[in-house]
This record gives sequence, C-alpha cells and structure tokens, in this order.
Amino acid sequence: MSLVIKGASLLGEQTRDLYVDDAGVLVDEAPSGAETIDAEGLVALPGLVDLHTHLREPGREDAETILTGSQAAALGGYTAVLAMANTSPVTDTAEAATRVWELGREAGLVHVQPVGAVTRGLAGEELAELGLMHRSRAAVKVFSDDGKCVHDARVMRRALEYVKAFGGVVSQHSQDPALAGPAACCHEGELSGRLGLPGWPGIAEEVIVARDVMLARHTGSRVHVAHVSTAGSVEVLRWAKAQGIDVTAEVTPHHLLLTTDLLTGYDPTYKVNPPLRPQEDVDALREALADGTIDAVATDHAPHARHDKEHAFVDAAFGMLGIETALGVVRTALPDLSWADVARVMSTTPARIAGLADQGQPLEPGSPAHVVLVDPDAAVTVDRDASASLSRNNPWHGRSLASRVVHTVYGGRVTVRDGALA
Ligand SMILES: NC(=O)N[C@@H](CC(=O)O)C(=O)O
Repeated sequence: MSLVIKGASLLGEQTRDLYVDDAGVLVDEAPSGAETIDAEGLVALPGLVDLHTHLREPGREDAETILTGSQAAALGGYTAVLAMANTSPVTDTAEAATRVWELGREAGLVHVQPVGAVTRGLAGEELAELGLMHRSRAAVKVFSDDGKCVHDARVMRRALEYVKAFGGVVSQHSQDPALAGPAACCHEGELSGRLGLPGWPGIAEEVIVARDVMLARHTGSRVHVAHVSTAGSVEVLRWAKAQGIDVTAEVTPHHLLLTTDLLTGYDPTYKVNPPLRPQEDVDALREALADGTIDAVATDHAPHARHDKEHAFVDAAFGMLGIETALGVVRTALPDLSWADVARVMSTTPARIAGLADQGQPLEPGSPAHVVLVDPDAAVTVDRDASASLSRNNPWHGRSLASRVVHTVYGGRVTVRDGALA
C-alpha cells in the first residue's frame, strides 16, 4: 500500500516527491517496496471535499447508489463527500445516518459523511433527532433539509440553538416557499415571461439568507448557506461577515458557468434548484468566491433517472450531475484562481466547515494521504456515457473543460489511476 508520488508540484508551486507509508499517512522518507506514481507535470492538491452530494441511497438506487456516487466522486478528485438527507427514507435518525456511513465505508472510495435532516421527514415542523445523529457512529455535524427550505423561522431558530451545543451547523436551502413555490422553475425575469415558465425570483433566496444570518447572530450559532445563486445574497453575506456573524456559504460549479439563457430550448437538463441566473449574478458569484465572501465550491451533484428527468420542462425533476466535472468547471470559470485558492475552496475550507479533521490537510508528513493529482494543461471533452454515475442528466456533455484529474489517492490507496477507477 506504500506509495512514492514522484515530481508533483504541490499546489502548483514547489516540486517535491510525496511519500506514503502503508498506514496511508504522508511521511518524510521513501518507504521501501513502494509503488511509484510518476507525477511529473502534475499539480498535487489535498483530496477534494464536497459539502453537497446527493447519493440517492436508500430509496432511489436506480438514479445513484453510495457505491456509484463514490466512484464518480473519486473520478472527480474527491476524497470526502457529504451525503444529503433527502433520501427515502430521509436521514433523520441515528440509525439512518449510521447506515449511510457504513455503506460509505463498504464502498471505501471516499469518506461518505451523512448529513442529517433538520426536521423529521423534511416536513419543516418538528426537529429531527439532531443530538442522537451527532452521538451516533456517523458523528453527524451538518444538518440540512436540502431540497426544502427550513422556512419556519421558529424551527430554524431552535435548530441553530440545538446544534450550537455540539458545534454543529445548519446548511440551509434558501428558498422562501411563498415567493418561489413548487412550480417555480426558471429565474424570474424577462426570459421566464417569454418562455411562459413560472418564475423563481432571486429575492426568494435573499430574504431567507438575510433572515438566517440574523438568526445566527441572535443564537450565536453557525449557519451555512447552500448553493448561493444571486448577487443580492452575496451582498447580504458580505455584510454579515463584516459584522462577525458565523456564516459560511457555498456556490455550485454550474452557477459559476451557466446562465438562464440556456433555458430557451426548454431542455430539462438545465432545470436545477436554485435556477440558473443571468450573467450579472454569475459575475458576482465568481468575484465572491475569489475574495472569500463565498467560502467553498460544493457540487449539488443531483442524479436523476431518465423517467424523472426526461419530461416537459415544468414536470421534470430539478438537478444536474456535477461531481466528476467540478474541478474542470471551476478551472474553466475562474482560470486565474491560483491552485492554492482551488485547494482552499474545494478542500481545506469545506473540510473545516464540515468538521472533518482528517480531510483538507496540508500535504505534509503526518497528514493522512488524501491527494488528487491534476494535469493543469489538459482539457477534457465531457462524455455523459463515460460517467460512473448511474444517471445521465449531465449539463456538461460535449463541452471542453480545463484541466484533468489524473490520479486520486484516498488514505494512501489509489482510487483513480490515469483517469480511470483503479
Ligand atoms: N438541486 C436540485 O436541483 N435538486 C436537488 C434538491 C433540490 O435542491 O431541489 C435534488 O435532490 O435533486
């Protein structure tokens, strides 16, 4: 199991060999009898950490399983994913969380960290077993009703108060259901009117972000804003951080590169929650990620079976694939972001937000060997049929994306070699 990774450039800076002992830990001397990976010309980053993945197991194993989602994650350069709670049954008990954690260990390709639901059955009414989930073997620290907003301010306040006791965080899907109801499926603007699609206005996100940062201030607890999509939300976050409020935020790869104009063909591949926004919002999100107002990139990888996605636009499921392509999309959307900044927004900071002490560590002796090796000069043309995911709702099909994940190492074990599952 020991490894020598030869000649990689750490964070795109100095070139150094990395040594991994047979316990999967980085060490300062070459272990004897080690496998050698030639990494000349490749950039080494700490393994990527995704704060927001839908693995669909239990309940929708036709769309994704913990194993296939883990394979897709490893191919994307990830060594840890947070599995969202909107499965069937919902991850709202210690038993359900422990089961997801165990299946992740059995798959063994990335660390699968279950996210617990905030409310029972995602119904938004009674708190789920937050403390029991935290005290289970899965040690849940991140709670989210993702797919649904915790829209009742009193419930959100109680959840924040509850998780504060053990340093947990509530990850909010910010969507005021009165301003953007279940039919809302397209950014509200001139285009939604022309297409005749029910609008999902940016203000429906922004009022919840504003409310939640005030609740975080009031409770002294920690809130995380999932998939920020508008310039107005960025403004609120900038203000809240300047006040010292304990808030973090993520943006998805697709909101950094795709715009609402793609909806003119009514292709349900581009139907996602929150919706694709105009270029002004995309520009504000890129700037906010670069300057640290938005802390992390999170994929919101949302696989859907054909029979849920291939419908008229208004009837199709929300969501798109993203975990295999995330790094390439980020490199394409923000080519000037340094590799150190890529590591910050895709590994170090998400690991810190999730409380995963073992992940996002510097590539130094003593750290667990979670490493991704990237060819910075390659470009990849995405083929949706070459994916490890069971689903095909891939908005990147046919596009060329910058850089290529070549090898992924999880705890000293090579999970991806030469761009293929090892
Ligand atoms: N992001 C998405 O478009 N879809 C998510 C849930 C959701 O946020 O609606 C899913 O679970 O499919």
